[in-house]
Amino acid sequence: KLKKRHNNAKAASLGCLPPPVLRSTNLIGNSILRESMKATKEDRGPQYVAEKLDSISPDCHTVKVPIIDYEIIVTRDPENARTLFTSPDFDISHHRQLSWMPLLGKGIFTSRGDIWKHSRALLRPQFAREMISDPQLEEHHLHNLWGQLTADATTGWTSKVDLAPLFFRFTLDTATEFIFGQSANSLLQRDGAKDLSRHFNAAKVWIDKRGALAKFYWLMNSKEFKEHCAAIHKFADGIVADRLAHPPEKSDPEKGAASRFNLLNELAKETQNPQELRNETLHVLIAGRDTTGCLLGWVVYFLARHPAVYARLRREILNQFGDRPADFRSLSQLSYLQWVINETLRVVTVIPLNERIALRDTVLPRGGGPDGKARVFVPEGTQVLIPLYAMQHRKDIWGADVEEFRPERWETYRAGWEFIPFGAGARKCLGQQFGRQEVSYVVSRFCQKYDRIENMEEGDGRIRLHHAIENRSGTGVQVRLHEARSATA
Ligand code: HEM
Repeated sequence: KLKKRHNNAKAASLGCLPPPVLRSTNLIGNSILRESMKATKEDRGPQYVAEKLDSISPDCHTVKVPIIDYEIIVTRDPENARTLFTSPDFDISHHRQLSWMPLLGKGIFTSRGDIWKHSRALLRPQFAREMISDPQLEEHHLHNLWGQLTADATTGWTSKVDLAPLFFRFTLDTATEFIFGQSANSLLQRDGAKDLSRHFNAAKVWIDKRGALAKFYWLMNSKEFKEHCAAIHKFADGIVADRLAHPPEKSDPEKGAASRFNLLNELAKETQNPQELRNETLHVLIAGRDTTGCLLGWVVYFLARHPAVYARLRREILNQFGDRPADFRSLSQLSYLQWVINETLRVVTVIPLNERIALRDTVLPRGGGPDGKARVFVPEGTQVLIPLYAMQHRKDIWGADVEEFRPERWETYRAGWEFIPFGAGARKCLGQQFGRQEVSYVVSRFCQKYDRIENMEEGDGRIRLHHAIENRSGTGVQVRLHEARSATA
């Protein structure tokens, strides 16, 4: 009670007004938490948050949500997002740290303050290098993927295929090669590699549930979760130990991978601590693999549903590159391809929810009072959720056609803080360029190889946003592909 009085007085002295409150309807005060978990289970978690805010008013963008004995703030206001990602008063919450810790240990994703700075300084230079731009790496694994898609010799059509799991295997293979210098080669279906994928998927389900329960994260612990984490650690520890025992200059030059850039080699020049090497490499693997695989899947998901978009994209790619593999720089300058990627990121939000916590008593610039224009007081320790999906589906910002997939909107749209799919500020995604390059390259190669992608999904056609930290398609990416024989060798 004393704390409440103190907060009210401080809020008033700072010119703050309270935002609307979204209250649970049951006695314990957890009905909203339960509803949101149910919506997540039904693959409509991000939409639920947008609908809940709309239920107060379409003009309401910031709310306070009491849950049992604590309160969070939820905001889809770009001005608040700017403050959350740039003010030193906010950083990632301990909920995120504690949820991830058993799998990842201390590293860039789970740390704050000086430990985070150290990790960021270690990793950041690696992502600035030209060396990460290696189409050879993509091409090799792309051929493994295509090896699974045989087309009928007379009709040119492949059979119906779900590309989603193939794309996740593809990005596991490219990411492990980029990070460790040796690929999991899961597309070649070695048993061990298949296991790694399985352990990752299962461990993330546990982490996600721990994150959703916030301060009650510890309820989600089990022998099974620990076993998945142990299997992943074993994989990374084996490679790290091998690398420390055989530094690159002493390794066999005949082994091609040893001479190519890989993150572990570079990090091992800075630190020989096996624990640190395991943690940082696993952090990058987790941050980069599923996000990119998921984005790739969604891009093809929309291309299959929008033949005119695919036809235009294909025309532009063939005009510029013919059937030659494109270079990354040219792809990043191909406007229509980048619009398609932006529009995909906008409509489905690969990372649908970000968060921060107030490190001290502070304020958000908007959301308070009857018109939502006043500042909002945020007491120290309050978690603030930023539902990117809800922000990217605001009609007042994006227009009446906000629900439509329309890459052409990017011709004139200049996005600001309402479009931050890779985060922003000091903790902005390190792999944005890498992820976009990988997706651009694979999509361009698909355009060269296939002249049609047909949507083969049955059912009601509803977009199902399946939450696995990132937002993957709950119905997969079910298509068939038609080979363009004349355009490709
Ligand atoms: C489509 C692909 C991707 C999306 C949508 C994405 C999204 C994000 C977002 C939203 C954040 C910020 C989290 C926060 O604000 O707390 C982030 C951070 C990060 N991302 Fe990505 N990412 C993608 C691909 C990648 C790739 C390919 C890599 C590495 C190879 C990567 C490495 C990282 C790292 C290391 C961080 C942590 C930065 C820090 O906390 O300082 N990401 N990413």
